[in-house]
Amino acid sequence: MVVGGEGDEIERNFQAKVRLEPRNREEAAQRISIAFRAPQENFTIRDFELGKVLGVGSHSKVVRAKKKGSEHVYALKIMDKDFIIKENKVTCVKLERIVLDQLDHPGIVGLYFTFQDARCLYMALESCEGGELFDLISKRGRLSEIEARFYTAEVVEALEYLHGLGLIHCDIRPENLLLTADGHIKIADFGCVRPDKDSRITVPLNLLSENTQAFTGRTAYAPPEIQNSSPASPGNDLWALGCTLYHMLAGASPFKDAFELLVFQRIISRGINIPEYFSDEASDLIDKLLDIDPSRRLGAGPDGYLALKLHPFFKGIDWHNLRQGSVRKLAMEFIANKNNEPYNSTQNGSHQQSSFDRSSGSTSSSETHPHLSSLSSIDSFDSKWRDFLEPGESILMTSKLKKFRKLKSKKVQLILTDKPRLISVNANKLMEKKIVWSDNPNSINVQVVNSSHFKITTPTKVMSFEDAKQRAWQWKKTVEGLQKP
Ligand SMILES: Nc1ncnc2c1ncn2[C@@H]1O[C@H](COP(=O)(O)OP(=O)(O)OP(=O)(O)O)[C@@H](O)[C@H]1O
Repeated sequence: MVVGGEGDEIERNFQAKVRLEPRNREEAAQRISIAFRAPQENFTIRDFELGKVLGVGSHSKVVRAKKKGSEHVYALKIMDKDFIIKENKVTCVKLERIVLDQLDHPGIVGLYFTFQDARCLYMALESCEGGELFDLISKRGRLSEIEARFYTAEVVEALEYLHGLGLIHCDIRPENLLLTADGHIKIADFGCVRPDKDSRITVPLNLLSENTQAFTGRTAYAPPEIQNSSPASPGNDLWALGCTLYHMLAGASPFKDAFELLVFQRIISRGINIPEYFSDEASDLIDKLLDIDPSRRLGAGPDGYLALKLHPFFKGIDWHNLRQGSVRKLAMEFIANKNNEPYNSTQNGSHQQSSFDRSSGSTSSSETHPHLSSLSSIDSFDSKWRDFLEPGESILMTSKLKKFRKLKSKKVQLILTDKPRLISVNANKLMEKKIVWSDNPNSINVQVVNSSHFKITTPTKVMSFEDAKQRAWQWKKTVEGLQKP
């Protein structure tokens, strides 16, 4: 844990920003009614044995963590306070905490408790051991219609619950749909959530007024109405559900183009290609979910979710026993493969613990970039890439990317470390190429073409990458964050 000087300052700064101070009587009255179910504990990170990194978001790292002295395993979402303040994410973090605390549905990731130290906020979430639906689709190319039907039905059921409470998720996409160990889907990442005006969920009024923006999810899943800044509505999630179903069946989102602006133009003009192998039922459901008019999307009309659940695509789905039903065999195989990766070995655990020590005491190079240091210190990324690191070096960010050269592309693993070093590893041959680092943005810089595409320019070459997880801006920010002013 960070103590003294810098740590105290971060803490004070954060407390000032996160205080849920009532601004008037109405807010004060409402505040009294917000008593957290998931308690704020006095734990420290040392109370946990840390396992593998389950995922990395734009402002968090999620790590498998076992509470010492118990058998309880959590997905610990770790957020660097300073980074959250800098990135203006305080409202998102507070909303996610407050909203998740009030939800209770098997299709939604549960929150057990939270705690904090001088540098980080921690949310102990129900651990979804099967990983992202996105990775399952990527690994398999695309899903069968039987699988897509099952997963879509589970998302429909969870959305019905959310919309019934007057909540709009606003970021439904395959990266935020997680698989449990037994292959069921849970919706995660409530950082973009919007309560509608009649919501039964209690949210402090000051948070709502700070959070006036409509849909804020990723462009590829954004509904056309966001161009009119329409307030969030259940139709937003139903549009994203249509895109997600398409993604499962085709292996890619329906609206793809080289530039964000062009993606959005496609969305507005509804420029979708439905592959021939989609069944009539799937094509029809996608068509009805991707209606330009949000109120006409299936599920948003007067018959609500009944109309959606009765669509012929869902023929054979037993809505009452969905979560008791058997899980697709291939998904189970995928999960079994994932679980073969070492994610809780003693070596891993002790290594990470000492990494935390390092981030709090010594002067590793990431210490000069405090917003990155505490997150980077958890470096149990896929052990395969550790072979490319020098002793004591930690991975700050890594993605599986397509690297373009002329008209060809190849798969590479791009790794950014806290040295800092940028390494591109040929994913098939496992051969590395170093990209010469410079603290001078004129010598090395990242240009974002759109959320999926970015270029790294060095004095001798320009390298073009595609990140299917749309982390182009994250790459740019992380590289720039490491370049000394
Ligand atoms: N409960 C969980 N169990 C397993 N993995 C999880 C869990 N929650 C999150 N993850 C993994 O961590 C990743 C990041 O989490 P999350 O999306 O909540 O972070 P974030 O910082 O809010 O990101 P962003 O808004 O950029 O998506 C997820 O995409 C997923 O891979």
